[in-house]
This record gives sequence, structure tokens and C-alpha cells, in this order.
Amino acid sequence: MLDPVTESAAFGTAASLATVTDCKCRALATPHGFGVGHHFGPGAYPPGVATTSRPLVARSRRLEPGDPRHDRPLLELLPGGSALSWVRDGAGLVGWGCAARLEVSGPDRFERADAWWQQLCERAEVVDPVGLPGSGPVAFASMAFADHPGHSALVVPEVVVGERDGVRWITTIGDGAAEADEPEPVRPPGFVSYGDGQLSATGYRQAVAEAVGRMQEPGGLAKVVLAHDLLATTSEPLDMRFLLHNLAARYPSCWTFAVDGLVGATPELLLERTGYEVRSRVLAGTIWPREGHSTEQLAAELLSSEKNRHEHAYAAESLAVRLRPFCSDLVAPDEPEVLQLRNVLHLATNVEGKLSDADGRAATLLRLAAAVHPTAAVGGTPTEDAVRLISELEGMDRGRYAGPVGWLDGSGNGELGVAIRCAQVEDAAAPGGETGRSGGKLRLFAGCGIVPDSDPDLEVAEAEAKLLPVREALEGLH
Ligand SMILES: C=C(O[C@@H]1C=C(C(=O)O)C=C[C@H]1O)C(=O)O
Repeated sequence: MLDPVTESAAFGTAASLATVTDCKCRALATPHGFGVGHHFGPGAYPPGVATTSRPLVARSRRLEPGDPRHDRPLLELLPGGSALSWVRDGAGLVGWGCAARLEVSGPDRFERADAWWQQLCERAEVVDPVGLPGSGPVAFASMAFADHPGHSALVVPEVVVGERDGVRWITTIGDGAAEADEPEPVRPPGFVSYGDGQLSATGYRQAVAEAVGRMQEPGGLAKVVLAHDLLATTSEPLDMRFLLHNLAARYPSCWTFAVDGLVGATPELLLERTGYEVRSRVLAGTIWPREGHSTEQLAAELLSSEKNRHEHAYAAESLAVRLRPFCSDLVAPDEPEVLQLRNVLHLATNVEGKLSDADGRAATLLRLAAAVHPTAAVGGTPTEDAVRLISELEGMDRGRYAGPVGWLDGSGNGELGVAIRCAQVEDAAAPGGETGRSGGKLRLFAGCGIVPDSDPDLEVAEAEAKLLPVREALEGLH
């Protein structure tokens, strides 16, 4: 987890709050703007006063063979502590330290986060001869699923190491002191035990049965995605890198992420923006391995399942319909394909578009995310009714589970996945920590799309299959 909040300023209404933290360093917000500086004293910026101190300084440079930061796998560079990650097939970004941090909540969390990041980047001093998506200043983002409750976080690391198209680079943000941080050995979490979270598996079965009953009534919803959580406790302090390494080893084609204590490996890409190109991979419709059934048989069964095809169509359409207004061109195939993972197979649709810039400025990634989140892959159809039903029937706080997670750079590029197959670290419990406990505590999440002909027992089994990646990573399988 990140350093404790040392100083902060809050603004907004109770319905919509933003807190910008000077994490032993650099960025602060006020009701009227954002400033960046060093060594603020408590109350140095009373409400209503905009700050005018120093901007962020970001310097990128290429790493060359022979430098361990060039030659070692990205995840092995993480020094421990506040790990930040977005890695797939060995490429992507890892980061550590905290040069600036924003916490937002409420219905306009995306807009506020976007404004903060735009402003930080506009004022930043950037030296970036690398010039690739992800070089220069970067923020890792993890947004709350719902308008209420839950907070969203943007973290600007002090050091980022990136790899793209075979090029490795390092970016330091701020004074670069954290660049020298040496990775400590990764520590295993010891014994893992599980208990009910806020919604037990039996409670989940009941919630699904209730949803199915209501959906079968006239005027009922077409689809709702219900989830539940599982509490894991470890006997030793939790080193997030242990999870990241094991997830990346078993799920290399997924995006292995860690942002502000939310850690997982997602197969679902909400949006990627590279210049004017946008891309999304929508997943919905699932089958999981069964004794005596080959992968080919399972794939054929999934493709021919009307229930799964319906679940999928709602999700793919929700993304395409909401993304289209921002695009001059959008291609969404009519037929889904099958994505095969170790634990499950999904129906998948890859959507590609070109952003329009009619007013001279294409929509930013966070604005696009605000428009498309939640798709019917994690919300439902119609969206607003589904989100209300989720809150009523789950009765738990999803936090940032199923929200957008990923990174943004200063040129408008970035990738946001859907935060599934993940856990929220509630307490890493470093030895000597305030809790006096030595073990860590995490909440694992999994959910399933429910349609009027869903079988509650099968949905419980599906959720169990979706919990496996994090469980196995925690238990040391790689
Ligand atoms: C909600 C989750 O997964 C989503 C639901 C799916 C489904 O219902 O078939 C498939 C992929 C994801 O879009 C999850 O893994 O927690």
C-alpha cells in the first residue's frame, strides 16, 4: 500500500469528493484548481486558494542491454511496498513510489480525475526522447465501480519502467530518488485461509435466485451481473509481488495489474487508446472445464449456447453503442469468438474504432471510460436498473472491483481493463504494523451475468471458477 496520507486537501460536496495527497511530495488540489509543490505545511492551502508551486518533472530515457533494468522481467524490478503494474506477455508498465495521488468519489469521478490529470500534464516539465505510448508522465488509475460507495485512485509513481515493441525505458517523476530502490526478495504469504466476505456463496445463490425470479416477471431486466466476495487471510505479511508473479506466470495473456492495493489478472479490456485508435475486448458468456470434455467440445458448447450468446450480445452492444458517438469509424464483428484461459472459456468480441476530432480534440480515455462504464459485462441491461439491482441484491460494497483499471500517459494514450479476477488488499500487515497482526487480509471478487433462464447453482460454480486465478496465485501456484 502507499505511504500514509501526510497532507491533503478535500473539495467538492458530500456527493462528490476529491482528495489530492502530497505523498511525501508533490501534488495538491484546492477547490479552484490544482497545484504542485514541495513540503506543504498543514493548512498551507486554505480552501479556495489555488496553489502555484512547482510542476512535476518527468524524465524518460531508453534502457540498454546489460542494464539489469533492461534485461530482467518487468515484474522482477518492483522493489516491494506500493507495487504498480500493468503487464501482459512480459510487456507493459511497472511503477513504484508516489509523486502525486488523487482520490475521488461520486458520479463525476471520471471527469474530476480527467481534469486533474490534464492539468498536471499541462504543467509538467517533460523530457521524453523515447516518445512511445507510456513514456513521459504516467498515472496508474483504478476507478470505483459505482457512483456510491467506493473511492477511485490515480497514482503517479516516482519511477516507471516500461516495455513496448521491444523497447525498454525508465521514467523518473520528481527527484528520481526512488530510481535506486533495489528489489527485496519476494516473500511468500504462508498459509492461506478463507472465510465469507460481505456476501457468502450461499447468500450469492439466493441473490441470483431472487434476480432470476424478478427477471421472469413482465417488464423485468434483460441482464444483471451479480458478484460476491471471499475473504482470504494469510499467516505471513502479504507481498503483492508474490501474487503478481504467479498471476503473470499462469495467465500471461491477461493484463496483470496492481493499483492502490487492487491486484489481479484481467482478460477483459475496457478501452485502449493509442492516438486516435481505440480498442476494446468485451467478454461475456462463460464455460469452465468439466471432466471428460475437451477444450474443443467446451468451445463448441459455448458458441452454440443461446443463453451465453444473449449474455454476450448485451455486453458487446452496450460497449459499441456508447463508444460509437465518439468515433468516425467503429468496427464490431457480428459473431463472437472464444477466448480460452486456464480456468474458463469466454465469448469475446474485439471492437476497434477511430476517434473523431470534429472539434479539434478527441475525447480523452477517462471521458470515454465514463461513457462506456459499466458495460453489460459487469453491470447489466438496462444499465441504471441493473446497477440499482446490484446494489440491492448484493448488499456489499464492490469498491473498485469491476471498475476500470490501468494507466494513462500525458499524450492521451492509455489502457483501461475491467478489474475482474482480482482482490482488494485490505491489510498487508507488515510486521510491526499498527494492527499488531502478522498476516494479510484480502477480498477476492467474482461475478456472473444473470439472465432470466440462469440456474443459481451453475452461477455459484461459475463464480468459483472465476475466483481460482487469485486463489491459486495466493497459494503459490505458478
Ligand atoms: C464479472 C466477472 O466476469 C464478467 C462476466 C462474464 C460472464 O458472466 O460470463 C464473463 C466475463 C466478464 O465480463 C468476473 O469475473 O467477476
